Amino acid sequence: MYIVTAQDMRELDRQTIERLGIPAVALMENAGRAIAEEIIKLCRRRFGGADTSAAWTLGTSRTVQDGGARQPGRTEAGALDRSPDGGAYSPGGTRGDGVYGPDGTWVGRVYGPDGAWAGRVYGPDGTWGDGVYGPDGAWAGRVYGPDGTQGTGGGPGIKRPGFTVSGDAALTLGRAGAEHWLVLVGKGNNGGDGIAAARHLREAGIAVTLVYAAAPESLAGEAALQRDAAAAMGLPAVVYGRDRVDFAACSGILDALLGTGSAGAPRGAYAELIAAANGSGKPVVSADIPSRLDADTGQTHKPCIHAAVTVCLAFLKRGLLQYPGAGNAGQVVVRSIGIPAALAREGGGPASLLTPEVLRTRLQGDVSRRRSPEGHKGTYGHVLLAAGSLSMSGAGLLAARAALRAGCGLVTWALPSMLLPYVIGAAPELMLAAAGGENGTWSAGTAAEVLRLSTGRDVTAVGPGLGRFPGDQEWLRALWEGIDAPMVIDADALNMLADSDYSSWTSRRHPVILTPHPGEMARLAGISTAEVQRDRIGLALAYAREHGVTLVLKGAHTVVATPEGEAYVNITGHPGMGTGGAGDVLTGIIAGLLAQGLNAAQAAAFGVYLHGLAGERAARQRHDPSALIAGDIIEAL
Ligand SMILES: NC(=O)C1=CN([C@@H]2O[C@H](COP(=O)(O)OP(=O)(O)OC[C@H]3O[C@@H](n4cnc5c(N)ncnc54)[C@H](OP(=O)(O)O)[C@@H]3O)[C@@H](O)[C@H]2O)[C@@H](O)CC1
Ligand SMILES: [K+]
Repeated sequence: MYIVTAQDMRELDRQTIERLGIPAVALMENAGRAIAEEIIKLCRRRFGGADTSAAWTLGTSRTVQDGGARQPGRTEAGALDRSPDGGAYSPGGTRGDGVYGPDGTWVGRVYGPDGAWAGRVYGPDGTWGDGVYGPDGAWAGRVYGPDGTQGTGGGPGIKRPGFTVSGDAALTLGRAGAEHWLVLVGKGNNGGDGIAAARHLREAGIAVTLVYAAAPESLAGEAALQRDAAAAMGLPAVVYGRDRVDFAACSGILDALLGTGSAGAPRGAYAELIAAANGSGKPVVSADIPSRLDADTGQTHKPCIHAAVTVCLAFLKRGLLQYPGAGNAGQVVVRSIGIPAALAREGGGPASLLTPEVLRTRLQGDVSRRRSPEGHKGTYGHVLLAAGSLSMSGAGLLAARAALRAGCGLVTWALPSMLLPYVIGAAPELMLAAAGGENGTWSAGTAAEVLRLSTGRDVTAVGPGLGRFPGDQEWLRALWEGIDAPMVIDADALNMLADSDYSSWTSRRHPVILTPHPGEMARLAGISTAEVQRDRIGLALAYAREHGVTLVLKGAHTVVATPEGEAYVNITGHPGMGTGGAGDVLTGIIAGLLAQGLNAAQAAAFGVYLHGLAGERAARQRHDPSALIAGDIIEAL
């Protein structure tokens, strides 16, 4: 999935319209329809029905007793809630939480032909849904189990008919009459998207009121066309500042005030409408981006919409992945509007969301972690790690163990000789090598020993727990210029780089991966940490290109940037991973993957992805994720 800037998006719009001849208003129509569908999904989730979106295939609904009418509540991944709570039960005593009429009331029990609860309710098209409705939205009364047999009443199964007719389920809502959405309309194309969505919502039977932030006459182009179509359909419309707007009476708000064409803090009516929407307590769905989130950097101007759902159009906008904006976007759904992905690819597609698909296709990495039946420890590479000092030996141990768990064949850990007796046995799978340092610290003179040890090794990783020492910049320079294999540079070794003019060092034949956290990145780039966080993707791209390195900028949504000018943003991970040593584990994983033959971009990207997944797994295994420690991440690899 491509991640674009507002400027990229304008160029892709232009090419679609001019090169492919697709009218701009067709894109706006698609945008409006996509937004309306997502609002309807949200309404279903809130009022009496399971969602048919793919996300629900992973989870299920937990029902709550609500004054007699049972309604599914918020979705939760994991096992079905089988606790008795006064609802309907199958003969086996399990609760059949799934069938509601269009008015949201409980319709009946769902059983398989053997009398056992069917567990899930499938629509005629085989997708998981909240009962079956006719094309007119009325309850058709048929519910099928996964095997195609009818599941109502516990009677003998009736085979699913071979011929069915279905309506536009995505734009149908049983309880439409209970909904009234305010559509906040700006005067640009974002507003046009909102008006198009309003028409589709109205068709679904949902009451809508357009709330114009500016005089409707000020709309131009496609947005004006939408304004006129809505007026011709008789959609109710008010103008903010002239007419009264009743936020209390609505059931939800579509924010179509400002999109990728806006700049600066919201002005006048826009600011007032944003503040009112945020204060209303009603769910807000944002068209493309929450109004006055910076689409590129993720910075938020005040006030900025707090959305429950953001329906991002065509391609993911950078700002939706970067904090603080990511915190304003709620659940982000990227919807196609007819702009071909091939255009983004042609344009270089500078950034992508890091998914298994992207790892396989764009990065062409083998993410299977398969072992060859003929393989032996020599097949999977040998990591040399120069790390650890008296007070920070654990950092080296974590990195070394993580490299092994990432699957490399051998790890040699070079460390000050004084530490050897203490770490022997801590990880018997490791090989240890003394690199000077009688007092438990490193010294400039150890460079020759590290260089000797690096001969024949597939990768050298330096930094975790190293500390600073006199002459350390020259020490690192010797390794940089002398090691004839890929390198991973982390922690204090990054600070050595930051203090050096390393662009004047002899350029390397093999790649270098730098893995800074925001503080280390700030030192490397000579800016403040706040400036680093202001646009992590932009900074990582610029730094990696300028310095010819692969950069892993750690933090929430780690960014991997390559010297060729590509970036990958990772969204695996867990807040519980904010714990000492988690970065050392990442260094070890990346080194372990490099040793197995992955190239720098593959190892960095797959490394951060795996590290995040392992962190999620480790957090799930603890009763309280705040108890997670770095060693847990290694064990969960
Ligand atoms: N073919 C396409 O292009 C497609 C575009 N698409 C959609 O269009 C969106 C981009 O539309 P856009 O470029 O018209 O800009 P948009 O975000 O609506 O705002 C511009 C307006 O806001 C105003 N304004 C600006 N800053 C302001 C502020 N701080 N406070 C107050 N007002 C401010 C500015 O007024 P001005 O400064 O000119 O007086 C101008 O009128 C995009 O996000 C997506 O939703 C999709 O339909 C796909 C096809
Ligand atoms: K918006």
